[in-house]
Amino acid sequence: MVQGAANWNTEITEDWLQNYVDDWVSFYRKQTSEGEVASYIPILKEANQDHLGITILGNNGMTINSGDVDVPFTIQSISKVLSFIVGCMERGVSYMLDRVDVEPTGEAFNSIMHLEMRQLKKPFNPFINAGAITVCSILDGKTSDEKLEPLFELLEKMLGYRPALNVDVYESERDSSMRNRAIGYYLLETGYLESDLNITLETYFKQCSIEVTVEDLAKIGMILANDGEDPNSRDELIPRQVARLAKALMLTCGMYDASGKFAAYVGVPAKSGVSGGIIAVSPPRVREEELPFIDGCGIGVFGPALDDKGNSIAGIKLLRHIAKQWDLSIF
Ligand SMILES: NC(=O)CC[C@H](N)C(=O)O
Repeated sequence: MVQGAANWNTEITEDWLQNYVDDWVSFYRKQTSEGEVASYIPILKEANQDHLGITILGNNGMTINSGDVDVPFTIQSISKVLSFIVGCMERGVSYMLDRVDVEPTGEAFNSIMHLEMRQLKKPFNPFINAGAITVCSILDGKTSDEKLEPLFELLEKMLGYRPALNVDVYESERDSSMRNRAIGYYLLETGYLESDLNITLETYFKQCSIEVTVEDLAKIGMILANDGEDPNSRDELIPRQVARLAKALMLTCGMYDASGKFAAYVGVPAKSGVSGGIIAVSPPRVREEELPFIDGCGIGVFGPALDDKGNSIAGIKLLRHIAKQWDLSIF
């Protein structure tokens, strides 16, 4: 049975927490066999089903790295949080929210059905593909590279380096993603795209193909936990209002049509991607007793074996366990 931590009255040290997390990662790694790696983007099939890794970065400087933390992977849908943030920073929040709503869909991330059935021209939220493609069309710039430059600049400020594009993943998705093209054409017809369709889709496929590690996700998570401020430099990298809006959307729409369950059982804003990444945000908590990461932390998880909703099967279970043991829920 997985080892649990009943109370946290002893002094909380990094080594002590590290032992627990190592134990939990090796326990939940076994559950990767119950999921499947994504295959609809052909190159993603090459991922190793058994991988599971996590980085937790605390506001107080405490860092836990466990499992397969050195394996790079493409950011996929987690990029939707960043492009939405950049769009809000370029155009303002109300401009963006006039064009994408903030409602969960209860449908799969790449669903096209609800766009037509509910006769809404505006996509439900920026984290489903329809919303994310709309956001890409709104980003400033004439080419996909121009559109993505501010996103790369933001990433560089957050991570301390400029991440690379995985060209093989980009080409694999570009050449296979008929569903996203269909969504794009539907949006074009409704008049919601503000740029050329091909440039918009190129921007979307490229943003999904940015390569990151769990540590990168944890850093982004930590900045969001601080409402957009880098806790080390104290620089405001994302305006507070935008960071908070992004977190509200992560909580309600970040885990596709499993967002309700994730909010109920884990209870923190999070966003997943189909390559198996999850970013989770634990804001500072106010409690009587001392708890691990009480000052807030960012968490990055990677586990490419997915459940039937397209979320990392072992990653979700690991996060659920940690949130319960450390009382991370914001509710
Ligand atoms: N859920 C995801 O991560 C989806 C992203 C992927 N690039 C797609 O559009 O299908």
